[in-house]
Amino acid sequence: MTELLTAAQMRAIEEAAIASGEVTGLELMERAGRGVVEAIFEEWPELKATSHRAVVLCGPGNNGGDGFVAARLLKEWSWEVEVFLYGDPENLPPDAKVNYERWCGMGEVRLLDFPNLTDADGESFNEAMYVRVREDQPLLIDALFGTGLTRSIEGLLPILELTDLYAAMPELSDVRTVAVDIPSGISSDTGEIVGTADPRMAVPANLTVTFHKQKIGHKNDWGRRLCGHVVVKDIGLGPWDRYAGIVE
Ligand SMILES: NC(=O)C1=CN([C@@H]2O[C@H](COP(=O)(O)OP(=O)(O)OC[C@H]3O[C@@H](n4cnc5c(N)ncnc54)[C@H](O)[C@@H]3O)[C@@H](O)[C@H]2O)[C@H](O)CC1
Ligand SMILES: [K+]
Repeated sequence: MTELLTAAQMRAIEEAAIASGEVTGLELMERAGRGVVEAIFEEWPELKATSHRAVVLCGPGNNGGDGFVAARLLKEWSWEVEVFLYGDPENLPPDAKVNYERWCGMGEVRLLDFPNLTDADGESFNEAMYVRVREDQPLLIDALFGTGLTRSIEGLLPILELTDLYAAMPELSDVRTVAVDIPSGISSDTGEIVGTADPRMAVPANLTVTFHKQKIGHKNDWGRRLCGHVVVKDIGLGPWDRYAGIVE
């Protein structure tokens, strides 16, 4: 039975791999982002035929870093990709910052300054996002938070209202939402929605692409319901599995 990992176990494996000198965090991030794009084309082969639109929501950490990698790779597939960042680019962790800068070399990043974000023609974020989601049915990639989530994402209300829109507008339900590692708002250690019992405080996904092994959060509580189809992508951490024991 493949065991379910905690965030701490995942971090221990990752840190051991990087400490061995055989792989860098940046290489792991590249493999993760590549795994997200691979899983998208495996889930929806029809998307391989022509280019499409993707909206990538990146958060302030390495989950966001995976999102910048996925954005770059989809752009290389000639997709039209719009990237939003929730957080300060200057505070991104090193690997995410490298991928933020790589993305900035090929596209712009719109800062999600909740809740006052308005887009170019002054529409509020919601309407703009709603219109874009409704018209072009893009792929929405949730790279806001992964195993580093520590408190409720209620500050992201416009996104959550977008989630409400999905609920309220069934025709939006076929908007493909892909969660990087785990749906944002869900604890990877428990599957609970962090900081609240309100299911709107999480971003539901049709497809969740996680790395190395499933986490407890994928199989429990709201995590089980909001992940959609969970795909595990190998990013080469197998040799360090023995480090999953928690160091006391
Ligand atoms: N473990 C691996 O082998 C790999 C993991 N990757 C990806 O990295 C994320 C984990 O990244 P991390 O920077 O630790 O955390 P997050 O990106 O999930 O969170 C970002 C950051 O946000 C802060 N924070 C927490 N809760 C909130 C909140 N409610 N509001 C605002 N800010 C919040 C906190 O400081 C976090 O550090 C993992 O999921 C993978 O996607 C590698 O890229 C691949 C290998
Ligand atoms: K996520």
